[in-house]
Formats: sequence, structure tokens, C-alpha cells
Amino acid sequence: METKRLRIAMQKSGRLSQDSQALLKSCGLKINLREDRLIAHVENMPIDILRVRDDDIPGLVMDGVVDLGIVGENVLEETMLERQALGLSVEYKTLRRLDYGDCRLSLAIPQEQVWSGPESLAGARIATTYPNLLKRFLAEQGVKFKPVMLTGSVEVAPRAGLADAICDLVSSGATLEANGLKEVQVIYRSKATLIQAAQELPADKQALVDKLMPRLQGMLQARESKYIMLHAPKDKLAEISALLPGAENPTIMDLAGDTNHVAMHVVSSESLFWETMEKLKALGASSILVLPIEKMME
Ligand SMILES: Nc1ncnc2c1ncn2[C@@H]1O[C@H](COP(=O)(O)OP(=O)(O)OP(=O)(O)O)[C@@H](O)[C@H]1O
Ligand SMILES: O=P(O)(O)OC[C@H]1O[C@H](OP(=O)(O)OP(=O)(O)O)[C@H](O)[C@@H]1O
Ligand SMILES: [Mg+2]
Repeated sequence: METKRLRIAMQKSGRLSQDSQALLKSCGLKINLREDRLIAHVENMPIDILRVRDDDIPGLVMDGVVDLGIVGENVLEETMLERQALGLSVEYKTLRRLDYGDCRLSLAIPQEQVWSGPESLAGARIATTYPNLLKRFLAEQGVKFKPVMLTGSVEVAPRAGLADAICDLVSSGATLEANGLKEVQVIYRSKATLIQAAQELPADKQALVDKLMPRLQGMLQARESKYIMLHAPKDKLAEISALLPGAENPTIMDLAGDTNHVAMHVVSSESLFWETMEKLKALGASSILVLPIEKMME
């Protein structure tokens, strides 16, 4: 269905919802969101946000039902494999990998069991929501297994006697531990990603995407960067710069009444660890301030 408004699909409720909504808001979208509504209107731009189950997002983009989607790479890759097997279109464009939704798809077994590699799962029943990613991994290892498809509560499957092992998402590992399981093999690492339908968009919609992308890029870059201010001995400027990632072009300013030191301001592409601060201090730097950056545009 053709609409004049750009359609963006994102997860309705779950791990990616808050961050995705916050990211779009930070790009200037005023989202009129009502919890019970599946479509949220953006008040100040011709954009509609479709709030759906995350599993549906890759298909909506690949079928061109929505223009953009924010989804975990794990779900994207799993859907690709599933659609490939069904002979459906798997085309899309990745616009930007995002900085949230970090997790890994891993194999886990009961804590008391000994792990001697993927081959120890030969013939095992493995519970998962990601049968295609699991099949691909174990096929590469030459291991045959019996998939047990579960769409939730995968971690309880071994205790419930439904499976011998599981293949599920892990972040802190707390859920595995709470269920008496241990992570033994990572099979896929994932983050949230912004994707676009493969077919060409009408010019006005593409113009809107082209307007939003530098804002998104700027927000993500700002989140990854820090503004660092410090006083430095003039004869140690090169050594101090070398300690600050992305500080090729520092701003150097004279300090009133001090001819031996200068003020140095840099945008660093990474957060500054305490260890680096201590090294800066050892080189004679003082008054070191590390500030977050709200927005950036190059
Ligand atoms: N513990 C985690 N930490 C960080 N990101 C995660 C974590 N678990 C999952 N994710 C990412 O967030 C996505 C959504 O996870 P969530 O658990 O909300 O999915 P769901 O239960 O399948 O939701 P839905 O109801 O939309 O189908 C996952 O596909 C993954 O990319
Ligand atoms: O390693 P951890 O930090 O414990 O995270 C892993 C858990 O997080 C996700 O579920 P979520 O909590 O989103 O709930 P869900 O099962 O309802 O999807 C995932 O499916 C795991 O169960
Ligand atoms: Mg889901």
C-alpha cells in the first residue's frame, strides 16, 4: 500500500522499544504515542511509526510494506534464512548499525554437564527461537540435532525435560544462571540496526530519509564521543594528544598569566578511562574535565 507518509516499523514493547523511541525523538521527531495504538503519528514530519512484534519487522521491510525498520540483527538474520528457504525476497539496505540491543545468541547446557565442543550435541534436543541460525551453525560443525521450537521461556526447557540444551539470547548471563545453565558457545553477535526497503522510495520520502540520516549519525557519534578539556605543559602536547583517541586537531589556547601551560580542548571518539586520566596527570596535565556531547554535525 502506497502512503505519502514515511513508515518506520519498530518494536511495540520489549528490549528495543524505549531506546528506539528515544533515538527517533532525539532526531527531532515529535511522536504522538498512545500505548494502545499500533500506529503513532509524528506530529512535525510526514512519518508514521508502526509498533509491531520484532519478529515481523524484517518481513515488513523486505515486502516493502514499511519503508524503514529498527530490529535486532539476530531477528533480521533468522528471518533472512527462513525467507530464503521459502523463496521469498530477502532484500533490504542497512542504513546504520545502532549502539543498543547488544546481545549474543549462544548455546547453553545444564551447569553440571561437561562441555567438549559442539560435537557433544550430536543427536541432542536443542530448544530455541532461532532454528535457522542454529541449524546453520551446527551444519557448519557437521553436527546433527533435534530442534525444539519455543517462542519464549526457552531457558526453562532443560529443567522441564523438553530439551537437553538451549540456544538463546544472552546479555548479562543472569537468566541462564537463574535457570541452572551455562553458556558454552556463542553462535551470533547482535545489535539493533536500522534498515530500509530495497526498492527505490518516492523522491519526497527519500529526501526525508536523507534529512534524518545525518541527524541520526550525529546523535550516535555524539553518544560515542566526549569533549575533553585540560591544562597541559607546552612541552608535552604531542604525548598528551597521543593518549586521546580521535584528538588529531586539538584546540590550543593560552592561559592568562601562565607561559608554561596551555588549555587544550579535544573531541575524543571514545570515553576516557581512569587509567588514561592517570597517565595524563603523570604527564603534567591538570584540571582535566570530561563532558558528554549532546549533538554533533560535521
Ligand atoms: N538481554 C538483552 N539485552 C540486550 N538486547 C537484547 C536482550 N535480549 C534481547 N535483546 C535484543 O532485543 C530484541 C528484542 O528482544 P525482546 O526480548 O524484547 O523480544 P521478544 O520477546 O521477541 O519481543 P516481541 O514481543 O516484540 O516479539 C532481540 O531480538 C535482541 O535483538
Ligand atoms: O543474559 P540476560 O541479561 O539475562 O538476558 C537474556 C534474556 O533477555 C531476553 O529476554 P527478555 O528479558 O527480553 O524477556 P522475554 O523472554 O520476554 O523476551 C532473552 O530472551 C533472554 O531470556
Ligand atoms: Mg519476538
